[in-house]
Amino acid sequence: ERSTSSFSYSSYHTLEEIYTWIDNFATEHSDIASKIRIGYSFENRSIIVLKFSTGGSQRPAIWIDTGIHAREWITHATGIWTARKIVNEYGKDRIVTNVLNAMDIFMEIVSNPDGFAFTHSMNRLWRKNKSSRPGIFCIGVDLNRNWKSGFGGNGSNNNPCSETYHGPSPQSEPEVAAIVDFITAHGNIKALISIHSYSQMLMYPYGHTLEPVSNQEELYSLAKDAVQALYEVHGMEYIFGSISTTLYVASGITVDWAYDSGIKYSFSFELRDTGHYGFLLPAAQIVPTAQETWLAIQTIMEHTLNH
Ligand SMILES: CS(=N)(=N)C[C@@H](Cc1ccccc1)C(=O)O
Ligand SMILES: [Zn+2]
Repeated sequence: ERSTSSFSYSSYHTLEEIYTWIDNFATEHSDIASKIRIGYSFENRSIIVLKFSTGGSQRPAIWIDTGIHAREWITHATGIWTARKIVNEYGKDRIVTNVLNAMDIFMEIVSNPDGFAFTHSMNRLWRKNKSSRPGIFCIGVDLNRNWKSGFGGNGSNNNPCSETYHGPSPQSEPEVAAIVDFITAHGNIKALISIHSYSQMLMYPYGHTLEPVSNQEELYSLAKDAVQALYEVHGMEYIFGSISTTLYVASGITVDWAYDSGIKYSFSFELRDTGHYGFLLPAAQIVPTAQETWLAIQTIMEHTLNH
């Protein structure tokens, strides 16, 4: 009896439960899924990526991360549900089968393990990682402000006590450096999807400037199709557009670095809800959220495969 069958996909889980699930998942689906450690967190926890591959070597690939902000629990839960959906749909669903016959998928479910553990142990609303440095008496760097592109600009803060503290230098945080090193070494990532909550938005670069990216029209049209596919599942309305024009200016963010590194299909989701529950989204909404998000993710994957 597969132990992942006893795992509740409609509940929130601890770090230990998720890491155990990842181990069991990779074992039970070893024909298509494998576990890669890409580094260690500040507090020396393993940073784990799930690889989905049906063969080849160094195939073009899609990167998905969840949980960069520790308190955004719906994102880890959505990542887990999505991982299972991918292995269950391969060989059945046309898009998943076509994508995985030509590309690989990398998924980092717990991108901020130290912060996530802290939201279970001490502070449910913790956002940042848990790094500390001599002479600085506030803990943690915002892992969505520590990337090189636009680092230290408007929409990030150089006060270590700020929730949007960008850290002492780009990629100063091991959790960010691990992703940068992995994606740079791989060299063939075609799309990046960085999943946050909440606000119900699908956004693309840039965040650090109002300047449009070169393929702005393409990203606008793709985001439009993705949020329409999402809407058709449970009627949830997402807004979409570039980060700086749709939300606010934010500097040193994941998707700006990805785009400037050549990943022309870079997106960031803000999942449910629009503020009623916010980060404390009830577990009953995990599966509905993951189901609708899957349609948007499939839309982005299919476009990436075909362009
Ligand atoms: C509520 S929240 N912290 N997820 C909002 C999130 C918005 C954002 C997402 C992607 C890129 C830039 C900005 C942030 O400020 O980091
Ligand atoms: Zn976030």
